[in-house]
Amino acid sequence: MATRSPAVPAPIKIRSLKELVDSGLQYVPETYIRPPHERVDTTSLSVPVNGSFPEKLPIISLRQSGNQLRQQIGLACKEWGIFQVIDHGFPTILKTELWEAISHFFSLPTDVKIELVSQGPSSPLFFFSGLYAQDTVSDWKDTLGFRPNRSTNLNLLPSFLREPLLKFEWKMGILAQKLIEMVFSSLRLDENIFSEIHTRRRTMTFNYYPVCPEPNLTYGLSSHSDIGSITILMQDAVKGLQVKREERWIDVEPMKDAFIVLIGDQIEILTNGHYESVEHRVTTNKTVPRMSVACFFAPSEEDVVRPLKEFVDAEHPSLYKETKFCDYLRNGLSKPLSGKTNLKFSSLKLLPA
Ligand SMILES: O=C(O)CCC(=O)C(=O)O
Ligand SMILES: [Fe+2]
Repeated sequence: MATRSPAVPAPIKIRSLKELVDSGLQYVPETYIRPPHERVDTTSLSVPVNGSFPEKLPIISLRQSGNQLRQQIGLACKEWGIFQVIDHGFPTILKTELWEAISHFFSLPTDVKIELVSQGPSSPLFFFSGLYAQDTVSDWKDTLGFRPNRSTNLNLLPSFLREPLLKFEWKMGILAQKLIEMVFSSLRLDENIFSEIHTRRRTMTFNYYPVCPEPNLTYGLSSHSDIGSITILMQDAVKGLQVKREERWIDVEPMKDAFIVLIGDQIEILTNGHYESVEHRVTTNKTVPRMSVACFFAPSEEDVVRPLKEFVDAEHPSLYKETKFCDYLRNGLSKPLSGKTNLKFSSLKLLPA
C-alpha cells in the first residue's frame, strides 16, 4: 500500500476522477474512503459453502419460444432478480460504435468533457464524477448520462456521440420492450399495459471506473438496488459487478455479447415483493479500468406505483406505500446508497399503504 501523505489535502469536489488518476495518484483521497464496515470484504466473495457456491447467474437464450422463455425469465426474476441474456439479436455494430464514442468521450480533457455536456438544463446529456446526490463518500467513477426523452433538441448532442447514441437507444428500446413484456407475462399481468408504463422514463449512463491504487478502501459503485423498473446493462471484459444472494456477494462474470437484466424497485413494489429488486455493487481494481453502459427503464415521474391487488391478500398484506415515481426518485437520490441505508431497505417498506 502507498504511504498516505498528510501533506496532500483531500480534494473535495473532483471534476473528473480519470484526470486525477491519470496524474499519477498513489493513494485514495479521503473523500473516496469507505468507513471500515462498508469496505470490500474479500472473504465473503463467492466462498463455497458445503460445496454449493459459487453459483452462476441464470443465462437465458432469447432464441427460445414463448412459454419456455417466460418460465425461465419468471424463475430467474423470482430466485435472483438478475439474469444474463444471450442470442438477443442486438446488432454488434451498434454496440461497437457506442463503445468507441463513449471511450473517446472519457479520453477527452476534463474541460472539453464539461463543455460538451453543458448545454443548459434541457440538455439530455449530463456528466458527474463520483459523488452521488448527498452520499458522503464518493464512488470511484466518472459517469456520462443520457436522457433521450428529456429534450426535443437532440441535435445539440456532440456529433460524435449523436448517431451512436440514438441508434443504440432506439434498438435498446425494442429489446427492453420485449424483455419487460416477458417479465410481466411471467407474472400473468397484461404485458402490453405494464410494459408501456414501465418504459416511459428512459435514462442511459456510461460509467468509467479508473484503476484504483487501494481497491480495498473503495467501491466503484456502492451497494444499491436500481430505483426504476428494469435495467439492461452491458459490461466490458473486466470483472467488478457483484450481486448479493443469500448474504453473499457473487461476481457477475463478463460474458461477451450478453446483456445483464436487473429487476428494479418499481417491480418489487408492484408485485408486493413477489419479485425483489436485486442488490448489487461494483468493486475496483489496481490494474485495468472498467466501463459499463446501463439503460434504465421506469414509469414516468407522474405515474403512481403501488402493490397490485393480485399480490395482496390476508396472507400477503401490502408492504409498500403508494408512491408517485418522482417522489420515489427524489427520496432515493437524496439518501446515501451504501449498504442497508438504500431506500429499498428503509422508509417506504412497511409503511401503512
Ligand atoms: O457498472 C456496472 O456494472 C453497474 C452499474 C449500476 O449498477 C448502475 O449504474 O446502477
Ligand atoms: Fe445499479
